[in-house]
Amino acid sequence: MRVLGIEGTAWCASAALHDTEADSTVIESDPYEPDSGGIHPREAAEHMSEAIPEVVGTVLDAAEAEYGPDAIDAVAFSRGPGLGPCLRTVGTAARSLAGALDVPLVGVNHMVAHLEIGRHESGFSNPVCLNASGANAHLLGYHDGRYRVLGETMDAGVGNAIDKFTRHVGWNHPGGPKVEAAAAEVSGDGRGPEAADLLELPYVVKGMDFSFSGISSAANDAYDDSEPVEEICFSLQEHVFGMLTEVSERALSLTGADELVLGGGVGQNDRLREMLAEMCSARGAAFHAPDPRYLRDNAGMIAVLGARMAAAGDTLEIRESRIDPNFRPDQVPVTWRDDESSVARVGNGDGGDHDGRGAEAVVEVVDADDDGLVEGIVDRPIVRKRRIPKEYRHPALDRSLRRDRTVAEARLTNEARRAGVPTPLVYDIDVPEATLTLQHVGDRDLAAILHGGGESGGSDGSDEGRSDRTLRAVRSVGRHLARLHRAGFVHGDPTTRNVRVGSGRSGSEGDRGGDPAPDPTYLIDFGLGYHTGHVEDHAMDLHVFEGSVTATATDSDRLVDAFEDGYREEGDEVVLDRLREVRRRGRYR
Ligand SMILES: C[C@@H](O)[C@H](NC(=O)OP(=O)(O)OC[C@H]1O[C@@H](n2cnc3c(N)ncnc32)[C@H](O)[C@@H]1O)C(=O)O
Ligand SMILES: [Fe+2]
Repeated sequence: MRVLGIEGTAWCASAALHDTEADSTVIESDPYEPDSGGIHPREAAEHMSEAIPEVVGTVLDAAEAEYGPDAIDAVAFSRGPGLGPCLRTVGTAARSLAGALDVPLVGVNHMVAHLEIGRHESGFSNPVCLNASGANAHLLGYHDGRYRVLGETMDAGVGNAIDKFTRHVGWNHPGGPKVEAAAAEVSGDGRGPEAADLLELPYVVKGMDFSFSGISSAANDAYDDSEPVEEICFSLQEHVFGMLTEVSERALSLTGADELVLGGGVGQNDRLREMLAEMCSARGAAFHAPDPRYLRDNAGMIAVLGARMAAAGDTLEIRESRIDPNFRPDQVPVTWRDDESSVARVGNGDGGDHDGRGAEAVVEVVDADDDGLVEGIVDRPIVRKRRIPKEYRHPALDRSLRRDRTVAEARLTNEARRAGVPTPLVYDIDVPEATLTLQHVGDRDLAAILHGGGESGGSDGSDEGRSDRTLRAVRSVGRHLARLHRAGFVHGDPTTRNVRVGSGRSGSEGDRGGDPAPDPTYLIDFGLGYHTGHVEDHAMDLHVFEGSVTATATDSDRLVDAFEDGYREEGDEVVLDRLREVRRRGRYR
């Protein structure tokens, strides 16, 4: 099959021909380059109306010269997300071409195309995908017929966050390559990125979500304070890409996936690719970054996904082919994959058992008798948790993150217990080694139960009994978070991996906080927690938990309802209202 693809969501007018038999793709692009500053929507739209017919004409003429009048079997176009006026030009061109050639029309989601091109090139079956593009930044994984958003920016896209700084400095679009070149002047002197000085900038991750608004403003302020621009660029990259790499690792850990693909224009940055490659190799995961011509906006990725969709019969009638400037990747029914598969792996080793390697720490279960420290005081296994250095991160940033999180975890774990939330006891803290010695609680984590593995204990083995117990466990997590919030702090990373579940058998260890539920649930890993009274921060805690459930569990609606019911029992309804607002917020700006 030969598919003509058309792209033009914001700055790049592009057409491509993808031939599935030869697996070859020809791309013709004409970028819009503003004389100064960022993308001006009106100028971008004018560029599209001139450049789209030209690039399409070039590709079509070449195709017909080679294959004759029946060269094209389908026309695929970027339906969104993007700038409305640009998308309309693309949509009109695609509709009229499909009509004139009398071939099917395929409407492609630009963000799904950014990730599918990496999957296509790498041959990975079920990767986590990091989309690092101009107007977006998110982690996606396939589950139950859709690409689920595992984590995403809470405000600006990653490219836009960088471009906001370059506009302030007076550099024109695209800013990313200019920041990369300036940063290389600091790090590219043979000492490597690790050796250069780092300016302290905001580093904001919440579970697998993250925020860039603070860092763009802080970089602008540093420039106004006459800090050298090369140093700001270097520090901006270290922080922003460090955040993206950290959340990617957390997504691999949560799902148990061992493949990562990169997508989007910012993926052309060598430092980002280096960090992701290093992180993946340290955890034994495979990493693929597509060729740069497929990372930046291009019609090749639209044609490649368009061909898969066309082959699956996923085509559009003209009357239903509207563009959608806010088209989210998780709205797309995925028709071109076998939907049995999932990014969430069952029985992935560190799920059912506490022993193993999480996203940021190595956790070891030790027999208390073998440990000089607590011998004679506790007779149950204890947990030794060490936040290991991350080679991909700048050493100064790495040290402060490991230290701060270790201290926060010890403190908030105790505060949570005082607020009536079951947590492990903290036996010891070694700050220089970023190591905690903790009580061992529960026999598996909630993720393992939701993924379908590791359910054991209890007398009722029927499916109904199992799901009731799971719903009760999820509901109790809602109550726990409400108690934390009433006590004035957030967990910061309440994913299903950070909830331990006990067997409910008599004699099971731990403080049940007065909760008579048969399966006690414990919150662990408070390293990303902090004190806050803001409704928005409380709502984000709920959003993180729900994200980890919907991305990996089947029948997630019932679980989410149970969780919110639990929160309602002890928490503030205002937080639940804000949660709905957080969910609704569009990311394209
Ligand atoms: C909706 C669609 O219009 C949008 N596309 C988009 O923003 O273009 P894309 O090609 O995926 O990414 C462009 C961004 O990629 C950045 N960029 C390009 N080369 C870079 C580099 N070497 N380092 C860092 N950023 C880079 C640019 O500064 C710009 O912000 C999107 O995918 O979000
Ligand atoms: Fe893009």
